[in-house]
Amino acid sequence: MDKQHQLDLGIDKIPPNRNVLPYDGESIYYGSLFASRQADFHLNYLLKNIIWKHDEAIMFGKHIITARKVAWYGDSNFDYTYSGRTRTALEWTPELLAMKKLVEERTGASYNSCLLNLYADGEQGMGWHHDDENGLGSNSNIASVSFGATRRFDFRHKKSREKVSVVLEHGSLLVMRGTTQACWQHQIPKTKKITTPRVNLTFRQMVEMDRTDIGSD
Ligand SMILES: O=C(O)CCC(=O)C(=O)O
Ligand SMILES: [Fe+2]
Repeated sequence: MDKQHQLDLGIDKIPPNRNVLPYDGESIYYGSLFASRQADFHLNYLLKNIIWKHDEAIMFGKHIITARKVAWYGDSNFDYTYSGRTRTALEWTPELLAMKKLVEERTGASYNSCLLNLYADGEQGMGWHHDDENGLGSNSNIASVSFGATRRFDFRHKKSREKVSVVLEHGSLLVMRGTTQACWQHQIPKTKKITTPRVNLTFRQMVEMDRTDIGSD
């Protein structure tokens, strides 16, 4: 990425293998996992072969359909409650399994599911949230792999409101662990400057749920 593009995104590039958070959590930016041609190959594979669907959610009592598309893959028979809806995972494709293995080798953690997001362009983003839905254990470890357009990823501390940002590059890995979800929120801000798609994979270790824990809708 050239200097002007970094400036457009509003932050300096974070050096790889560094904790992005100043306190109360560990979010390690590993930089590129893949050479750029390999990353291009993965982006095209994911755009063409993942079963992308608009996400449905209940927010403030209203049924909404998100602009971005999502998909959820995992070990079979997993149900996941997210934004008030229960979904069942699709079974891993060989390519996703290979990527999971690579990420596990790099992070030393293991994952049994992956939530994928497709942002068609900069007009699509994700608002402030933390990931500790039912089923995700406390002190969760989430490995986030990005392909396509470079986007800014912001953290905001829940109490101090301090903000820190990292630029997520094509083929890069960010791992959120420790007390990150408990103490910080994160978002992908919208921007009119980006006109190309980005795919993000978040590998997670879901805790097996008791069916009685699952909401009725
Ligand atoms: O697209 C991203 O990098 C963030 C995705 C995210 O926060 C989520 O799926 O919970
Ligand atoms: Fe998230």
